[in-house]
Amino acid sequence: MEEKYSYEKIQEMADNIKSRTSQRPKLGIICGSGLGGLADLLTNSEEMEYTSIPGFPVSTVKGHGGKLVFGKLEGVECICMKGRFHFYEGYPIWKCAAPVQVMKLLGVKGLIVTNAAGGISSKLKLGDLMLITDHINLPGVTGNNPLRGPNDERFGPRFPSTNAVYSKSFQNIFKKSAEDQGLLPIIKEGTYLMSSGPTYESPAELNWFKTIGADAVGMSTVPETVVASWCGMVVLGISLITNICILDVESTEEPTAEEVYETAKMRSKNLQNIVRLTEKSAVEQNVWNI
Ligand SMILES: O=P(O)(O)O[C@@H]1C[C@H](O)[C@@H](CO)O1
Ligand SMILES: Nc1nc2[nH]cnc2c(=O)[nH]1
Repeated sequence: MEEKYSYEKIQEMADNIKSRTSQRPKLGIICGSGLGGLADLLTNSEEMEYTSIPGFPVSTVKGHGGKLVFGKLEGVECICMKGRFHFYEGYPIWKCAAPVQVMKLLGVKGLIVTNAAGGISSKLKLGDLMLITDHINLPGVTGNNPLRGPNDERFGPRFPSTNAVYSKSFQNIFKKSAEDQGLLPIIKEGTYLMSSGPTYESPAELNWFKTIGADAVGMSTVPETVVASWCGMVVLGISLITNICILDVESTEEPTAEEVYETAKMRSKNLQNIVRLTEKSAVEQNVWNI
């Protein structure tokens, strides 16, 4: 079994990055499938390929680039992950979230995590943006938690709570920003369930997820959020509903990756505009105490 990165290993990656850019990001953005356009929000941008950072994992999925983008958004220095790491690619779950620890050592205080997800709840429509208010860490509760293994208190406590990992103030700002853009009708709220993937879920699995309170299902986000919260970051989680889950076993329809990317493409600009406004207000309201 691959050994978890030590504090020193994470520090090495952060030091490598710091030696190559003068930017000192305060906000992190993780781009979900097909949502790499969020990186275009950054001005004065500088890019760093994952492969150029010793020890950093490398993305293998379509719709995910493989670089860090540094730049300014509404006057604040940001780091954007264009391409994330999924458990189904074969990484240990802690490794999927290790870049968040690197962000922490770079000085990041707030994190916007996005993903493409399937809508389970009937209140969700194709193309909706669901603010994640809570999550079900299915791999975590069944033994695969990103914090399993030695704990380094310099990052966070051994037994962190996960009661309020998604910031209410950040969510309210996002809602207000969407309203200002006339996009409030597509903003929903709900619980995101992480399933391992890479298979999309069977109807029986989806019906089970529904009974345990999941509104949307995806294959990411939870490891990064758990680690960000453990590290003391303020988190905003957003799921773009790229497909409506099929709960009826008699149905002849099925989810496809193409549908996921098409919907992501359709909403990408809307999400960018809301994130820009959100960032502006978050800075004005000092949501992350910077
Ligand atoms: O990185 P996210 O969670 O947006 O990607 C989701 C999960 C799979 O990579 C892909 C499935 O369509 O979208
Ligand atoms: N697990 C899962 N991930 C997704 N990502 C986008 N859509 C889906 C989905 O329906 N299920």
